[in-house]
Amino acid sequence: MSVPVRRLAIVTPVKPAPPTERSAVRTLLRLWPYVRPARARLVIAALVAVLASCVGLVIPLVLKWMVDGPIASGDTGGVWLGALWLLLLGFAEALLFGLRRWLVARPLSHVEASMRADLYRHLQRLPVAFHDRWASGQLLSRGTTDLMLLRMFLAFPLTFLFVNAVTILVGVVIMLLQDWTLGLVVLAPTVPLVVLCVAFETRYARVARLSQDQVGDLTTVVEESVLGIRIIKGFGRHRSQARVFRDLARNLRGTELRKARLLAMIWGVIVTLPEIAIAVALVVGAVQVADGALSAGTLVAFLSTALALRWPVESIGFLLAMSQEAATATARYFEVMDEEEEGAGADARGTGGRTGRGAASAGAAVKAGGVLGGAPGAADDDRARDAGGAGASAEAETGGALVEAAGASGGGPGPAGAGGGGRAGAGVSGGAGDGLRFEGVWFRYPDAGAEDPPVLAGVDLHIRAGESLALVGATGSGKTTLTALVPRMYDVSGGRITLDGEDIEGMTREELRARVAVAFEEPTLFSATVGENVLMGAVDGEGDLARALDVAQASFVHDLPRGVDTEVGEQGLSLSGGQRQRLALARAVVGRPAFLVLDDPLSALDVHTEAAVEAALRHVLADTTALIVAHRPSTVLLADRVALLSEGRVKAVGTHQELLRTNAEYAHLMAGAQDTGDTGRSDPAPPAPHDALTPRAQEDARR
Ligand SMILES: Nc1ncnc2c1ncn2[C@@H]1O[C@H](COP(=O)(O)OP(=O)(O)OP(=O)(O)O)[C@@H](O)[C@H]1O
Repeated sequence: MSVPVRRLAIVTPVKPAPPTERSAVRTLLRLWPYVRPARARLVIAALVAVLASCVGLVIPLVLKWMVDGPIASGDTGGVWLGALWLLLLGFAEALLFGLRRWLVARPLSHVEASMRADLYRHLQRLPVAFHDRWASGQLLSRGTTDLMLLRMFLAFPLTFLFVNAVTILVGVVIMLLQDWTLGLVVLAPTVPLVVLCVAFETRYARVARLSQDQVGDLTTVVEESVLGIRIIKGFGRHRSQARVFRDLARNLRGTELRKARLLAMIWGVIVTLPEIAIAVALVVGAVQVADGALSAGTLVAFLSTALALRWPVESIGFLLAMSQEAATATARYFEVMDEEEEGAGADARGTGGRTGRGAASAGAAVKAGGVLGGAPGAADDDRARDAGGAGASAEAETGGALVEAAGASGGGPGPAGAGGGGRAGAGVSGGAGDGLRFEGVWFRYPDAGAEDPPVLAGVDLHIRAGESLALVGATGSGKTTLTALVPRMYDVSGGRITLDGEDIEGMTREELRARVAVAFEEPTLFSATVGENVLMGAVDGEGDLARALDVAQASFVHDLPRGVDTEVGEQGLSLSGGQRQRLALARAVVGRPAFLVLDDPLSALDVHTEAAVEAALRHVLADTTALIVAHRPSTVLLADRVALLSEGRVKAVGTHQELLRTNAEYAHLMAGAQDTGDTGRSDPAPPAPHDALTPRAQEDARR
C-alpha cells in the first residue's frame, strides 16, 4: 500500500524545453510585477551608472586639452591642473559606480526573496498530480539557481545593457565630432557585430535552456541519492548510482563547454573587430597628424574615447549571455507558476485528476444531471455549496442505498453511460449524518495514457455515519487511489464523493481538511518535534496530544530524550517505521475528525502493538466515519463492514465473515493474508510472551 507519490525513477528524463515562442525580451517582461516595487531605485541606479560612464568619457577630453594646451606650451601649472581634474573625474566615476551598487543591492535581494516565497507558496498549493509529474530537482533548481540568475540579471545586465548602450552612443557622437572620418572607421564593424550577436543569442538560448534543465536533473539525482541512502547502501548500489550521477554530470559539463565555446566565439569577435577598427583609425589618424590635418591632442582624445568604449562594447557578449540565461530562468520559473493551483472549492474542478475525462463520461453525466446540474461552473464556493446541498436533498427523496443496489451485487455501472444512467436513477444521498458516499466514482491518473483503463470505473460505496468500513483488494486494485480522492489529493474524473450529503468539490479545502484526516502506510514526518508533527493534524494546531499518542499507542515518545519536544530529524528517519506509523496515526486522530481515512496504517507494527492500537482505535472509530484500507484480517476486524475492490469497482460489501463465506475472491485474498502469518482472529490475540518476539517487537511491546 502506498501513498500515490511520484513514480520512482533513478533518472528523471529532462523535461523537454517548450518551443521558444516568446522572445527573450517578452519573457523577461514577465518579471515586471516583481521588479515594479524596486523600479524607482533601479531607474536611479541606471541614471547614476550612465552619469558614471559619461564622467569616464570626459577624461579623454581633459587629455586632449592637456596635450594641445599645457603640454604643447610647456605650462607645468596647467599640467598639474589637468592631472587634478583627471584624479577628480576618476574618483567621481568610482564613487558613482559604488552608489549604483548600493542602490540596487537591497531591493534586488527583496525581488529574489519574494519570487522565491511565491514559488514556495505556489508549490504548496499545486495539486498532487503536478508533483507526480515534476521531478523535485527541477523544482529545487528553479527555486535556487534560476532565481539567483535572475537577481544577477537585474543587478547587472539589465542596467549595463542600457548604460553601455548610452555610453557607446555618447562616445560615438564625441568621436564623430572630433573627426568624422576616423569615427566612421571605428563604426565600420557595427553591422557584422549586430548580425553575429543575434545569431549568438538564438544559439545560446537553446544551450542555456538545456544546461539549466540538466542542473535540475542532476539535483534530482543528488536528492534521491541522499534520501535513498539506506537503499543505496543496503543494495550496494553506490557504483550504479555514481554512474548515473557521472553521466548526468558529464552531459552537464558538455553543455557548459558548449556555452563556453559560444561565449568564447562571440567574445573573440566582439573584441577583435573593434580592436582592428581602432588600429586602422590609429594608422589613419597618425597619417593625418603627420600631414597636419589633425592635432595630436584630437588624435589622443579620439583614441582615448575609443579605448574607453572598449569595455562597454566587449561586455555586450556576456551581458547578452547573462540576459539569455535570465530569460531561460524566467521561462522556467513561470512554467511552474503558470500551473493551475488547487482551487478552493467547486470551481476547482479540473485541477488534479481531470485529464481522464473521456472515460469519465458516465460519472460526468451523473454530475451534470443530478448534483451540480443546477449550478454548472459555480463561480464561488457558496454557490457551489448551495448547489451541492440542493443536489443532496433532491437525491435523498429518491430513497434506496447505493452500495446495496449497485456495489454489493457486483453489477456496478458500466463504463460509458450505463453507470451514469443507473446512478442517476438510483442515486441516493442523505443529508447531515449521511456518512461518506462514493457515487459512480471514476478515476484515471492525469498522466495515464488514453488507452489505459481507468483505475476506478464506477465505484459506488456508502459508509454510514459512525461506521468504519475496511477496503480490501488485490495489490494495484486502486485502494490507495480511492482513499486519496476523499481529501481531494486528486479530483475524481467522474461521479462524486459526498460527506454527509455534501459534495466534497463544493467545499473549501480548509473545510474539507478540517473534516477529513488521513494516515498513510508510508508516514511522512517533518523536521520538527514529535509534538509539532502530531499536532499538524489539528486544524488550528491545537489538540489533545496526550490522547492522540495514547490512541496510537505511541507512549514510546515519553522515552525519547526530550519527550514530545524531541526533534525527529529529516523525515523522521531517526525513528523506526512502526514508531513513525504510530505518530502518523496520532496525527490523523488528534483533530478528532468526523471522517478518518487510513491507508493500511498498522502495517509496520508487530502483532501485539497492532492489537493494542486496534483496541484504542476502536474507541475512536465508535464515533468516526472511517475508511480503512486493510490487507490483514486483523485490520479488517477493526471495521464494521468490509468492501471488496476489484477491477475498479466495489464487487462486494458485507461483514468479514459474510464475505469469507460468500465471496471466493475475498476468501482467497484473506487466505493469502493468513498464509503470510495473520490469524484472522476476531479479537486481538493475547500478547505472546516477550521472549517469543523479535528484539524490536519486544521493545515495542514493553513500551
Ligand atoms: N501517481 C500515479 N500516477 C499514475 N498511476 C498511478 C499512480 N499511483 C498509482 N497508480 C496506478 O494506479 C493503480 C492503483 O494503484 P493503488 O496504489 O491505488 O493500488 P493499491 O490497491 O493501493 O495497491 P497496493 O495494495 O499495492 O498499495 C496501479 O496500477 C498504479 O500503477
